[in-house]
Amino acid sequence: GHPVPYALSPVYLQYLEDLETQVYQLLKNTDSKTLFGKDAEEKQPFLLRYLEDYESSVNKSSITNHHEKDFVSSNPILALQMINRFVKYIKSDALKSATSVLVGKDILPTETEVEDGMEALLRVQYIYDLDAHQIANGMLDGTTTSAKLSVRECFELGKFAQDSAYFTLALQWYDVTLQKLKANDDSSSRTAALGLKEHFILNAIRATIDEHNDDYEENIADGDMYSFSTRIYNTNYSDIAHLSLRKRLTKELTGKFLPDKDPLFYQAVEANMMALCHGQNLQPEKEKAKLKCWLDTKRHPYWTINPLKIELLHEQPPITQFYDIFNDQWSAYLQFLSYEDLERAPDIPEATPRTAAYAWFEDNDIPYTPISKMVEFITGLNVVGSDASEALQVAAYAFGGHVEPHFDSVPKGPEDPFENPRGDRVTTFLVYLNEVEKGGRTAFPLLGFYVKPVKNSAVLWYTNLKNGDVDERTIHAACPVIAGQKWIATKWTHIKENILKRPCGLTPDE
Ligand SMILES: O=C(O)CCC(=O)C(=O)O
Ligand SMILES: [Fe+2]
Repeated sequence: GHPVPYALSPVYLQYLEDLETQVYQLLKNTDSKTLFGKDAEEKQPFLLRYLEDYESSVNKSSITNHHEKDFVSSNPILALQMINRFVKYIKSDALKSATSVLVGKDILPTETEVEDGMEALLRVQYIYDLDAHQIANGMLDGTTTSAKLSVRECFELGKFAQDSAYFTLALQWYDVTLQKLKANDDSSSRTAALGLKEHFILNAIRATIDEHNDDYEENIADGDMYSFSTRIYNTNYSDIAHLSLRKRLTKELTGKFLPDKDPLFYQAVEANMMALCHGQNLQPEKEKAKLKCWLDTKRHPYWTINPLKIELLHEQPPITQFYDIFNDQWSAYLQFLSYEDLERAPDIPEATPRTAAYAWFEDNDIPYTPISKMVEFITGLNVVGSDASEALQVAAYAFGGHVEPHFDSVPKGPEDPFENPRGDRVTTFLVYLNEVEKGGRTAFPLLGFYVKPVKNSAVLWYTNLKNGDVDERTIHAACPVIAGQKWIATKWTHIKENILKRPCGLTPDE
């Protein structure tokens, strides 16, 4: 079997990476008469271009201190270039007759995957405030890789950003394009052949500025993260880089309980999320002083030999992380089971925007895993069985994979579309199944802290208040993955079977 195609599914990217290794070997080691018959001469230049592109992207690249063997799919630049090669070369009319022995066409990436990939790279750039010049030279938030973006690739990112109204990013990418053109460091004459002339880029810059200012005038900028803080008056591209971005509110709003209708709520959530994703802690000192770590047997024989290692991450509402509660075999088993099932989240208008691939497992599908029992031990709630909890959700994130800020419970309303016979969610128990190379924290913007994705640890919180309302303080987000992949498994317990049990505390003193 093979994984479901989705650019931001790590198993799909790995699949493509392995497949391309075979394609490359075939194309490199077979003579072109055998590959193309009488069309050999005509197709030869295109073939050579592919081989050259592959070699310059893959063979010369390596992440410093890289641990994972599958490094193309771990590096956003290399992964994006790989997807592009599939669309532009491997699937092309010129090469497909030669590659079709290896490649089933229904699983190959399309323009959608290219766009998802560009979107993901731009998200990483925006959230982590990365400099386009640095990205173009393979720098990923402090880690140097030998991946490089060509002039054309920089231009395409600029164009895509412009088309998506990501003005701040578009201008950065056009600026990189211009500088690369001037430095002429894309040695080949291909740049000229593509018609990438300076005046062409300058026109694109002017158009982007006009579009930005139109949006700005219409106040679209107010709610738009990708706008500058002022109208852009100067059309000289070299000055644009110094414009300040839209003002961000941080810190002052941490810990304040804002009603969700207040526009400040969203601004605070977004600004704090970005700070937390960067690794800042925004908790006031007096809150931090309440935090602690301890060992707990839960007065249960299971934990007596090997007590739970617990860390209180936030006191009120209580949010705790449990270390070493699962093992590598269990994580590997879940990842293995998910391989063919992982699918892009359905695009539902009222759902939180996210870029992850999901698979679901009922207790019966995973009879050997202790997850539901474990959550019962820890919370004292009823978890086993489909009346008490949802199927276990496995989520896999590739580069740029994220979930925007949201609540895990659904606000009650008379015509609640999510009306669920199990009742609303009452706890979230989220297990980290791997070590994320870079990025991928779980941020709680209003509580001012993030959870580190430590392999085999889990984080637990109540999703709503005892009166049944959503606990808005628990708004949280999955920070984009910068490099590598992120795997989690989540068990959501529901309220109906637990109405009487809810009071069981999570506090360290129980
Ligand atoms: O991946 C994470 O860190 C959080 C995911 C999440 O909040 C969710 O899927 O509901
Ligand atoms: Fe969530």
